[in-house]
Amino acid sequence: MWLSSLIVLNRNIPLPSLKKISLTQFRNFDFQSFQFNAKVTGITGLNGAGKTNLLDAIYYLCYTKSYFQGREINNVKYDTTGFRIEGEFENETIVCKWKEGKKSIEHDGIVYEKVTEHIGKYSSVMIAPDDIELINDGSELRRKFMDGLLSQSDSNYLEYLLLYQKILIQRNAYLKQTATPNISHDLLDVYDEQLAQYGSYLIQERKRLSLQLPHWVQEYYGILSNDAERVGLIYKNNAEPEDIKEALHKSRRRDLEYKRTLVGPHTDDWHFQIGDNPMKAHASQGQKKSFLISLKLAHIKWLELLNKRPFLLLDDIFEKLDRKRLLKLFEMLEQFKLSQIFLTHTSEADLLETLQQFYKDIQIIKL
Ligand SMILES: Nc1ncnc2c1ncn2[C@@H]1O[C@H](COP(=O)(O)OP(=O)(O)OP(=O)(O)O)[C@@H](O)[C@H]1O
Repeated sequence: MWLSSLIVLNRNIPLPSLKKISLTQFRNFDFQSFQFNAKVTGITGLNGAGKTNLLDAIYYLCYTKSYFQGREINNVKYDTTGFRIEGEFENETIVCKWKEGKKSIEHDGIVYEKVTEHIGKYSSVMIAPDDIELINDGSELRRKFMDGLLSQSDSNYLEYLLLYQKILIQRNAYLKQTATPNISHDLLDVYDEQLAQYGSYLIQERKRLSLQLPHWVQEYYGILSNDAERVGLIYKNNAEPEDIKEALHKSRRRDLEYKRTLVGPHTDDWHFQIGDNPMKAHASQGQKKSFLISLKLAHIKWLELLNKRPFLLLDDIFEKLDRKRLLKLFEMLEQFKLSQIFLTHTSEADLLETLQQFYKDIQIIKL
């Protein structure tokens, strides 16, 4: 389903709220519960106190995965074998458990058959220092980010993405394990047919996203940086939706040589630019940070058009932005409908001084 059909202009949808979170053996927490009773929650404490971990636990409840850790075992408190995160929302309780390689997600005591059933129910947007990797690292992170946006708006997209990835793994394993003279081209044809079927949808939806997202990013970047410069976000696909099968066919000789699938949406990239140059090499640290914040605000906008009210998770934002941009950011946040805002800072006084300019309903949690 595409966005335009999802823009149901219902401005009165209730804001989901997280009332309480209980963490068991999650990172540095043994067992700890936190009650939330305000629109804005400031989480304060010394370096290493667990502020980011608490934010990440909220993110986990929304997406059943950590924002920071790709490997679940890294979420488990040292010397233990599993963790549990329980979130009490307005009308329901979600429990995420992981133990010795097995993950389960419960909704009001009933385990979801598929974890994907939960995705899309609650949304959150994290803004964290690690986001810089989106610019500086390879294409995979950028693809993941954009795929995340599309998966939140369209359950077909998530389903096709997972199917595409499954077939791709099978095709690559077959290429790797089979000596070229023994390769069955009929079997590769079957894989290619499936990759083309799912892949064409992925490319088509990415293209649509690429028509909308850059405008928002430019708009927010302009406000944050006083229209300092132009930024760009360009989708680079290496095959057109209708041409994937042909592209795979053309690439088959090279695929056999390199023993992996070299074309298809899994190799696409999103180029981030400042002026006409790649952002990675040409933007200053401050410009990169402003761009990333603009990208995250565009994410919130995207969710808003889908009638979703995300939780905004701001990690270390006070340390990373100068005061002028920080105030601009809070000013800009006023235009979005957010469920709750959680932010971390080492200094409670500093946090309150800024927040009180914008919000009345503030809670502080000291770690
Ligand atoms: N799996 C784990 N088991 C136990 N402790 C962990 C685990 N993973 C991380 N930690 C600990 O969690 C702490 C880091 O927590 P976190 O990053 O949330 O701190 P923070 O309060 O955000 O710090 P800062 O102000 O420096 O950003 C570190 O002390 C780290 O050693």
